[in-house]
Amino acid sequence: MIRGMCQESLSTTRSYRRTGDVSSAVSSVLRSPCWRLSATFVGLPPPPTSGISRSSATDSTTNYSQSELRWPFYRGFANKRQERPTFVRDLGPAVLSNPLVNKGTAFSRSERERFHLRGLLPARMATMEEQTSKVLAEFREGAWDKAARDPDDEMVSAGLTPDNIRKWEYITSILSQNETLYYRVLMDNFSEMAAVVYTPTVGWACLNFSRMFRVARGMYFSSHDSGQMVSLAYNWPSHEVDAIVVTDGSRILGLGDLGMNGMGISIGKLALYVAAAGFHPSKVLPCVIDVGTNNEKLRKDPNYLGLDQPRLEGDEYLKVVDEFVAAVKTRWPKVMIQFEDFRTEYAMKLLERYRSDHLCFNDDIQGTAATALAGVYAGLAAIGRPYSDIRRLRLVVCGAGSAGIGVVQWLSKAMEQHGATSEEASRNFWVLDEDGLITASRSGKLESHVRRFARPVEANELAEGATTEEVVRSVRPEVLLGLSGAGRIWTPETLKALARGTARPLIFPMSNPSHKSECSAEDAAMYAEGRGIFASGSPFEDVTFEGKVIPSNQSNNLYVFPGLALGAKLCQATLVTDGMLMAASEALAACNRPEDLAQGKIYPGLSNVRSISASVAAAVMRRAHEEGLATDEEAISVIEGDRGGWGAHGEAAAEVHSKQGSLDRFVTDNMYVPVYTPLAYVPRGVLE
Ligand SMILES: NC(=O)C1=CN([C@@H]2O[C@H](COP(=O)(O)OP(=O)(O)OC[C@H]3O[C@@H](n4cnc5c(N)ncnc54)[C@H](O)[C@@H]3O)[C@@H](O)[C@H]2O)C=CC1
Ligand SMILES: CC(=O)C(=O)O
Ligand SMILES: [Mg+2]
Repeated sequence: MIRGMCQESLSTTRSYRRTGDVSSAVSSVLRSPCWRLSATFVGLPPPPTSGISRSSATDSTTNYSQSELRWPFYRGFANKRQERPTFVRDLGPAVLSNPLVNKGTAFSRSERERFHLRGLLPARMATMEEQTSKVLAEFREGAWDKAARDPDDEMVSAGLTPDNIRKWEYITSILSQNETLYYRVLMDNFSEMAAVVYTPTVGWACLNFSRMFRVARGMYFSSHDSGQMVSLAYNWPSHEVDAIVVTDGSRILGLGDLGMNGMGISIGKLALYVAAAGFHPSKVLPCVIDVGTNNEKLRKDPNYLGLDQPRLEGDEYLKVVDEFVAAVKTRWPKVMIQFEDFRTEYAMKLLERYRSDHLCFNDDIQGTAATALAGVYAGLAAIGRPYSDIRRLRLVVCGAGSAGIGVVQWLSKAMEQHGATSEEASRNFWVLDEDGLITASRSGKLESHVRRFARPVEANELAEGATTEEVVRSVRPEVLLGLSGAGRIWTPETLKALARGTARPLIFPMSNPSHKSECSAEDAAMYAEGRGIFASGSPFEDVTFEGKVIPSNQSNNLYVFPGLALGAKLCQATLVTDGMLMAASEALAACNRPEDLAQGKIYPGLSNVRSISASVAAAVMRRAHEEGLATDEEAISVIEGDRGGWGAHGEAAAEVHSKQGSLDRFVTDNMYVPVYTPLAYVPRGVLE
């Protein structure tokens, strides 16, 4: 009989999952004797069957009434009152957002299970005492404020201002209260606010994520959830999720292994999906896969909310990621997955594992590569050379991780498109890692994707391990790229040598956040005598050199991933292909106006970021259709009927609108706009 009752309750829960009718499902579960039984099983007394006031459907918690205090079980145990379960009707996020019942990270295992909270909170369960001491630290000492001024803090000591941190904290509190308002402000002030919600400040937010944890956002999968990830995915309240950004926290920006704290980057990237590309905020889902961390400092931090274990490796690790992918694809079959900040060892492996079966891409490899290529094309245009000259460029690249090698592979692909053979293209690169120039004589195993770019061992070649300065002096490259995460490794001598070798060098210190950049904008301007074209991963102010303003461009994948994902979603592409990424690069490069290029501006200004994402999205859709990968009927008919073409970026909105083709209009019409929609029907003539 008991089994029958439990099954009835289970089938009601399943029906909720199908219909989304929470209230009837929950009240049915609560009516079920099974609920009371389960309360007993976990050592809690059963709620009384009478004397409970359930006042209204909107009242999600109900304390027991006075009459119930006379219930024999509790006679004489009034001080034990708190041990009885509070009656909660809600499930999932509704429980977390109800301040009367929310316990945040202190929900127990059985509570997480029963109230569908698994996956909605970090793995580690805090005690109330731990939460209390965190609150008191903030109350008494202003712990965050102190952290924002702490000279031992890696980013603060490198110049991140307390003001940026204050802004991050404030705007994040708006996000928890009113998403429409948050996105309105962010979208309308994107170029000012991107440095706060995204790099560099988001790096600080990740470093301090556990310490600052207040309101749960997104989904937390951990290796302790193995075997149950599909059911966890069903704890997310929305039946429609268009895009997921997921990290395993193993290489957050250039800050290394931040474990579960990496969730901050998934949240930051998806804020850009909404603000920069018009994804609906209810249809994006930030995720973290917590498989432990090798960051001992974090593991020793009592505030850290991730798993206290070393990272899983090898097959054990891959099994967890496989299960995550299968779980989210089961729940949302059409979802696009963006892999973010996975360390190089697994980033490439995972991309190869999923890219031909799933709609996904790796932002650090592919998004970054597409962005760098757009910058190189625009850089060529800025110095009056055709794109096809890319095949003749000499490039020195510091960093042979997934980002660096992703960029090198992509630029060499572009060279091949412009007529170079694969071998000729490879010979245009000098790639360095922390041990200096990589040559074929490198002892130890070189991954095959790196080996392709190792310099041959020949009489006229530089020696294995040559320094950046030696390579730059000898090679006289036109382009110097940094994806090392190593900070200011380009010395004044290196930059001077670069400027001696070429008239208008392209200087791209792409590492993030700001203090990991290979050089500053000031150094680039000063030592390259104002002749360089500068583009960094994190934003720098423009620099004035000898009376001339040198623009500080930002070469960051934020220019590509929102539009790429939007295009793929709108046409319901089945995969993300190289063709689609190449279309994204070309569309981004084409967003620049000739007059801006002439001033050395090689990435379009971010104030009109949505038009950039729309251009990228439209190009991606066209290419997806050409490749037979678009499946959305409406999008296909729009693509086929399109007469093409955005106006150049930066034109007045009305002018751009009049030049829009039907595809561009389709893209913009499908973007979410953060405005208040009426929530109540008010007949005409009635006061609102
Ligand atoms: N601007 C953008 O859009 C993006 C920037 N990045 C940045 O790229 C950086 C690297 O990312 P991953 O490749 O994933 O990291 P990774 O840690 O796998 O690779 C770093 C590489 O740099 C090398 N390296 C370290 N010190 C060096 C030195 N002094 N000289 C030359 N090479 C050195 C390492 O040996 C390694 O090959 C990070 O700072 C990240 O923030 C990553 C993705 C996008
Ligand atoms: C921008 C970015 O994705 C990174 O630095 O990892
Ligand atoms: Mg990244």
